[in-house]
Amino acid sequence: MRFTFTCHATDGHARTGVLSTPRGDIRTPAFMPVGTAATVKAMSIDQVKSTGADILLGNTYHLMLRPGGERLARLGGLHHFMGWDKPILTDSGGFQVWSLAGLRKMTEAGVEFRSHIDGSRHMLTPERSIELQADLIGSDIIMQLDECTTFGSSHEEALVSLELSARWGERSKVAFGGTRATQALFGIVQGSVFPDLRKRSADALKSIGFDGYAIGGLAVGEGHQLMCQTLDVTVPELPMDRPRYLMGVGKPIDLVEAVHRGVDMFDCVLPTRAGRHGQAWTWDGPINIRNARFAEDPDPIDPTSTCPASSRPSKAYLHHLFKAEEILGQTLLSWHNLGFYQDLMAAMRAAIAKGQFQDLRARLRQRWG
Ligand SMILES: Nc1nc2cc3nc(NCCc4ccc(C(=O)O)cc4)[nH]c3cc2c(=O)[nH]1
Repeated sequence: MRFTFTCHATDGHARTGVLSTPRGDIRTPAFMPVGTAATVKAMSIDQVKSTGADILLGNTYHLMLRPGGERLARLGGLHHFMGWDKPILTDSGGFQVWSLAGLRKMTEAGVEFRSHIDGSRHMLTPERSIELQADLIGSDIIMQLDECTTFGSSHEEALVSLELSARWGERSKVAFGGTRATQALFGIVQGSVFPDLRKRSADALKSIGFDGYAIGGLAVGEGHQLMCQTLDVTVPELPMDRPRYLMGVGKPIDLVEAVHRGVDMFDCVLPTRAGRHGQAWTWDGPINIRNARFAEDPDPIDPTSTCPASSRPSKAYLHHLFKAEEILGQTLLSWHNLGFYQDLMAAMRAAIAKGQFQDLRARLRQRWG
């Protein structure tokens, strides 16, 4: 059975549904925990599963450098390697090359770079990225290789960049081999913050034809308002019957505003990275557990939560763990935050199904201001 995306309900532009894949169903709107180096940092797979996540994100850039694509294939692929048997989406590597690698050389063919780990030289082309994702890592949802246009680019620079990404999208589709029975290929829309270029990029990708459409080039410093304005002009250009994935987003309020505009899928390192630094998200907004006010707080973060990390340890205990720099603190707050993100997605799915999304959105905007 191939991929099927079914919308069960809409509420304005917001929609809720299911992306069915051979490895399992993904309830949308969906949040994907980031498992960059074959692990969701500080979490066991069972803990990640317990939060309700239906799909994880992996990074081709990190995995190709360590343990290496061919080694990963010899070890049975990423699912077997990390013990996750549900769907995995992998980012194609271009964004991480720009944010992490040294000595990059970009040509029409692809991007040559030196590993941030050991300085070894690597070349990432659309064809190699597809081979890594589809054949060696074995991910279920594969991203085209693209260039993430930097925020602050001129209209002309953004046009040149989106046209490169469109050519790489075409090459990715050819390398992927049209359609595959058990894997999906997503295109990535660029165009920075220019409405005409976002439409141009979407049109180019629609004419190539993808199983889903990601919105790239955001969460790169443009800020919440400009992100929302860009979504306002980009989402309507995307096919209704295909999933829409906003890459790298975001804070809870970002998720609410993007779902309101019709986005179906998200990924962000924020809940796990902030968790490792003592920041816990709650329905009343974020708290930092290292603050002295929690030193003798006997209550858990959320006694009503189904997540053990949220309902069992007192804030005083979590405060202690961070003060003592105990590893368990990082695990418990990462676990809590991922549980909170999944609860937020579940609340949005339920609200859309009941036609009450705007009530939920208004309440959360008021609380999170
Ligand atoms: N292929 C591809 N991948 C992308 C990944 C992205 N990730 C982002 N933003 C991440 C923002 C981000 C970065 C760090 C932290 C933290 O440390 O907490 C949080 C959010 N924007 C992104 C844009 C693209 C893109 O166009 N193309």
